[in-house]
Amino acid sequence: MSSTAPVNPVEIARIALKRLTERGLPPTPENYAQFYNAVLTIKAPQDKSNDELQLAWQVIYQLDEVLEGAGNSTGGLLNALHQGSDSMLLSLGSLQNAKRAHAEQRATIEESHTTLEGLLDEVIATTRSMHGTVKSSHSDLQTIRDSLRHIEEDLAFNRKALEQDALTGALNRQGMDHLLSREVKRAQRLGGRLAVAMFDLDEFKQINDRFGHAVGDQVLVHVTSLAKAVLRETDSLIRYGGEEFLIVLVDTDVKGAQYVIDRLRIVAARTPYHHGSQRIEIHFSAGIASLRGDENGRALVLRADEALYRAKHSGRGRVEVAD
Ligand SMILES: Nc1nc2c(ncn2[C@@H]2O[C@H](COP(=O)(O)OP(=O)(O)OP(=O)(O)O)[C@@H](O)[C@H]2O)c(=O)[nH]1
Repeated sequence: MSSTAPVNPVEIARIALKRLTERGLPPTPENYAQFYNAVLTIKAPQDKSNDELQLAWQVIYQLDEVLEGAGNSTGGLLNALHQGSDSMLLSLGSLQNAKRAHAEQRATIEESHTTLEGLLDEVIATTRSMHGTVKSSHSDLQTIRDSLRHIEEDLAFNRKALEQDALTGALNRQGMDHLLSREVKRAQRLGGRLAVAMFDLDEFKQINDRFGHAVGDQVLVHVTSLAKAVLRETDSLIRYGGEEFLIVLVDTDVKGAQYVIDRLRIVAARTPYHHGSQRIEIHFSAGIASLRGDENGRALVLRADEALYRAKHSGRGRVEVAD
């Protein structure tokens, strides 16, 4: 894996834009994201995790600051409203006394008038002060809401990066756990189908030995784009291990998973990786399993892994279905 690749986000963005321009593609958010990730994923994993840890800490510090601001602002608002309502209550009490004094003719018209005028001034002043506090708190809260929205975007970006394999951009094991727990729950709750297909490149070691590790890496990236090309948008690709991948197929049974694997085999046979003038053929073995009513994601993956093991040991280039 290349460790000389850029790690600075600005540098990555610059290269991604340059590549888009070179290919004559419009810089739409989708195109940009795809190229940004492509550049990002040629980083060495150790660089990536350090960078991402730093990013994650930055977001946590931002969140801390915004929460402190929100605490101060809402505290101030509550205080002001509390004081305002106490003062309003006092004015109301005085108003009632004045009304009673007037009704019982204990106060002259002039006295009642003066008292009422004073009380009105107090109520106006309190209302004005409360209005000022609410207005300034409103703008504080708006700023806080904007900051929270940015943090939310940063968190989504961070989580995506943390769940992605550095080399291929496919999901990593952490991403797999998250995805499977969600999809298994959904399938079991709605009575839907869920299938997984695990595939492992055959004789991959020979590719590394013959062409070098860097070319082996590029073959893995190539396989990832082939797999993504045959998947539906709702399906997911996970880099499970070195040259081992897992496909998670929602709303799909064993037959559907078999179809996907067959298509991948056809596409891979038609699209070998080219290293200079040399063709590197891609072959793989696969194991398929579909979700049982009572099992969790890990058990499902384990059954696919066992089926893959059987496919490997019964001659490679085959697909086996879990019992
Ligand atoms: N280039 C590269 N090679 C890797 C990576 N991860 C694992 N490998 C290599 O993948 C090879 C796997 O070798 P084996 O487990 O013997 O598998 P294989 O050669 O594909 O043989 P079978 O699976 O039995 O068909 C090893 O040479 C690992 O070094 C990676 O990220 N990049």
